[in-house]
Amino acid sequence: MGNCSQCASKDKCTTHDKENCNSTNVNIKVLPKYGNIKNIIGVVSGKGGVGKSTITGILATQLAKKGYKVGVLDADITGPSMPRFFGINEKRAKMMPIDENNFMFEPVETSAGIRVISMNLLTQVEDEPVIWRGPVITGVLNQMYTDTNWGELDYLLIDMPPGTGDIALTIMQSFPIKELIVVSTPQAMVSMIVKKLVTMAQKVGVNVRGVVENMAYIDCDGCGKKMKVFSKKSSEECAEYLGLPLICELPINLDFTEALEAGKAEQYVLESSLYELHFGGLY
Ligand SMILES: Nc1ncnc2c1ncn2[C@@H]1O[C@H](COP(=O)(O)OP(=O)(O)OP(=O)(O)O)[C@@H](O)[C@H]1O
Repeated sequence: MGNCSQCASKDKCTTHDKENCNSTNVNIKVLPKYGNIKNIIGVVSGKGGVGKSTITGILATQLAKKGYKVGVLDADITGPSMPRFFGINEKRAKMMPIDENNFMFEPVETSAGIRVISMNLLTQVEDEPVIWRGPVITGVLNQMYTDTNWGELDYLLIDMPPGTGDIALTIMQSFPIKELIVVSTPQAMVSMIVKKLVTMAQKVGVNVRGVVENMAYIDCDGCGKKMKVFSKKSSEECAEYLGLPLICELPINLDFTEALEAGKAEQYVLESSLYELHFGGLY
């Protein structure tokens, strides 16, 4: 018999399931209760501020543009930013009663039909802080994953918080992740920290697709030349150090930043050929 009190699937299991379960086995994968998800992709880094949320939003929008049914789980419980990307930060996810004791989260749908759940869609106001210790945060994340009405999804993208702590470990060990997309910037110090995450994924047996080197350069307005920003290291060198295929390198794009600040990042990505070029063939 497993350790049911710790298991996110405990309410779904029959007595027979419970008697035959060994939930201390880290390979047991938890499935959402409401809906059916074909592929779960984690967007990770290890380092903060390199563009995980940005790449999650871009990838989700590209997939929706191709006609896939897409969801986004904002797993950054204490620093959620996905609602801003999709311009839905003024909206709130609803809690729908199922019976006297249970409810499910109804995610907020974006203009492109992406179903998003985030701590910032559950708090009363966007800038209300979450002041919880690790185990509570992990429990809430599990609930946001299992108790959301995802419906039928081709892809669920998970925007992971930085670091190799509790949340990253829970997601890698308990969720049926198809693969991880690693986000980094071409800087030796960033690559060193990102490598810890890559090694962690390899240790727990999660497949890593490759690395997106974000903010790798800026296009010169005058001559159109690619100008390096943070270091002279190439994206290829950084990917080689991480031991990962280079998915693409992305420029610092001030038009994107402007669109994001206006709550129109999704629209910008839908209309942009840049992101289609880089991510269109990934799935
Ligand atoms: N390619 C880009 N061009 C312009 N701005 C970018 C680009 N990528 C990311 N940014 C900006 O950099 C900031 C940090 O990006 P983002 O929030 O995606 O990083 P993160 O890794 O998710 O951060 P955190 O670790 O806090 O979750 C944001 O303001 C975002 O708009």
